[in-house]
Amino acid sequence: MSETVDAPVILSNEPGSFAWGVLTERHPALIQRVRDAFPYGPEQRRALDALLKESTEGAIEPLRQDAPDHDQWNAWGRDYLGRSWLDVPFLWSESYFYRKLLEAVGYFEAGPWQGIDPFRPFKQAELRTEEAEAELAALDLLALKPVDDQAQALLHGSLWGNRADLGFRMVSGNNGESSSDTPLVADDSEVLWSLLPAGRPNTVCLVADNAGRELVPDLLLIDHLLGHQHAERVVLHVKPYPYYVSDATTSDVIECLRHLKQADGVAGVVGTRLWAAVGRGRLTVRAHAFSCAPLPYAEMPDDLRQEFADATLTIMKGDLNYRRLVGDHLWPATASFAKRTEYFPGPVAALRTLKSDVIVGLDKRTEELLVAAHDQRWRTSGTHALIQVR
Ligand SMILES: O=P(O)(O)OC[C@H]1O[C@](O)(CO)[C@@H](O)[C@@H]1O
Repeated sequence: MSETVDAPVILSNEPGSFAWGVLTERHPALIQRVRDAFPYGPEQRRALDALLKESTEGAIEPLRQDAPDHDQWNAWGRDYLGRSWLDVPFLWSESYFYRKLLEAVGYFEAGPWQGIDPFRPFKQAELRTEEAEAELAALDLLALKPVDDQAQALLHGSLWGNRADLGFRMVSGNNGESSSDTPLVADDSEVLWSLLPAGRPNTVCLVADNAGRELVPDLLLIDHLLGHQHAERVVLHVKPYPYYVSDATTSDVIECLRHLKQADGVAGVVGTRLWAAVGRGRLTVRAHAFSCAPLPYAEMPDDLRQEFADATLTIMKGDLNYRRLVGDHLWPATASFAKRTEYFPGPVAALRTLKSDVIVGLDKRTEELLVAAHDQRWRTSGTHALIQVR
């Protein structure tokens, strides 16, 4: 098969597949968890039960007629509404599930539950674990190391922070602990640093993924980029509304900044510095609607394309961004990352732990070793990670 010709789109209708497990096991478990985390009234509880039934046994139904994005989702779902959730592209169904979950809990509806993030309790708990505290305390020692070592440690902190993903951990039994001693399956970190020479007026777009234990190390990396003149300006892209369980929103950024600012030692200094950087416009938070679209980045709107084109480097964090960056298809693992991302309007880096079937850019030998050692589990277990740059 030629690498770019017709690699199958990932669906969820193959029992035992990763995507099938997400729809049939993770989503029901998530509905239950959200139901237990809030004192929802009968209306929300009924809606959550209905979503459970619809997404496991029924056909895909449109959003409520009065939903602000009803028409938008109807257009995106033109070919999918009325079909089984399992038979439509996995990227679309997973994204729509999160949108429908917000509908069930009244997130967009005028009323008492409007704007209440159903994932907030889980995100908050993340920030206050012993491991999270230890990670912050470790900054005091890191500050004594040579600057290059700091840079590489912070890059890896941000990369492995992606493992701390609540949706992923809920069913996989993965405890989110770092596997940072596992070699990366692809490591273009040298290229990444070469694209950000110090002292130039570089703009970095960092497209965030999860809040809490991923966003904190992302912010630490941003502070390093700003402080050591690798970037004059950083634009932090977050989701405009709660998504994929723990994805970061503007509220989560504020919460993490506050958390850092209140910490002892170097972490507190970094928090104060970042807070000031926001005030001076060196760090900007952006919540573009496309960030929650069920579409690959190849279909991004013109304004976003222009932003990425203007950036010196765009850093895409996490598994979902990776799927959207290279396309949610079963590519051969050796398909070219450069080719898959050639549409992207500027230099782009992916920092991702492997949590779904999509992967490109490996050399043959690496793939063979991974398959020999782990069968196909390396693709989805979150134990492996990559840094790829084009
Ligand atoms: O938080 P991340 O790294 O984007 O991971 C999201 C991944 O988790 C899953 O939602 C599974 O829980 C995948 O389908 C998805 O790609």
